[in-house]
Amino acid sequence: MKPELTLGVSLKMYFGYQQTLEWSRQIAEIVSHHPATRDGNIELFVFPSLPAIAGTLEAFRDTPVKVGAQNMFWEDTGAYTGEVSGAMLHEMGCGYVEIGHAERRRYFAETDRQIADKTTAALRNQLIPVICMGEAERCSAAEAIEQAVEQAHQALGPAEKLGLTGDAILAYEPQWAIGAKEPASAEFIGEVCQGLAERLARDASGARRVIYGGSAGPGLLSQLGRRSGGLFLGRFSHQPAAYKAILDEAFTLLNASTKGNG
Ligand SMILES: O=C[C@H](O)COP(=O)(O)O
Repeated sequence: MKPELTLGVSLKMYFGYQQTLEWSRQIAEIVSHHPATRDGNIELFVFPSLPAIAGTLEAFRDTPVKVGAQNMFWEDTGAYTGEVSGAMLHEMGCGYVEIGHAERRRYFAETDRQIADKTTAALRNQLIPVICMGEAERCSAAEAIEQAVEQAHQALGPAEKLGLTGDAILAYEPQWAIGAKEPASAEFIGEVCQGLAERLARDASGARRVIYGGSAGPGLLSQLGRRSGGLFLGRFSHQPAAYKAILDEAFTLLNASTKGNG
């Protein structure tokens, strides 16, 4: 059964090693006692820096929080100095991996082809790819949907041709909203996330969870309601109290929809 709501966090390169472990322990404590996680219909994942993955896996053991990497290589083994394979991430216990973040495109010149190859490698290694996409400049919601649909097809197309149709999450992150003071408006996010999910459900990519990232923090989920599949959090999850506030909103949202369905 697919989760109803997804909350992911990328710590990017903000935290040190001990800081990452301390944050993870605090979040594990919050999550373990939070009613939002009781029924298992919320999906939670965290992407720390690579050297902290083992410790983060340990911190979240016995919690519903899954751990993954912020990047991976497209081959499974070989002479690729400095890279990490999906095979090793899977072997360690990772369940997810982030692919194609805008910062990787900008600073490391990642291309659509490389992102597609990484997506294929993630699926080949039983990892759920969290594929990042989004327009560089502000545009209309319709244009943003078109660009994101194209990026989704570019990323997932080669894997689908190989029959790798495993689970995948699309993180819609307009580049102009990443690292900004505030997220895109809830109206805009809602329109793009819904539009993207509907378009992908109609074509070969199948139904995909579409979550929003870009200066997301407390308050946004309540504004969005069910128009997005959840959030991909960055800076505004660094304070454990903020993470808890977002989980509180998730609980309210999940509860409201349960009542609505009942
Ligand atoms: O990976 C997360 C997104 O890029 C958002 O980061 P941010 O909320 O710090 O802008």
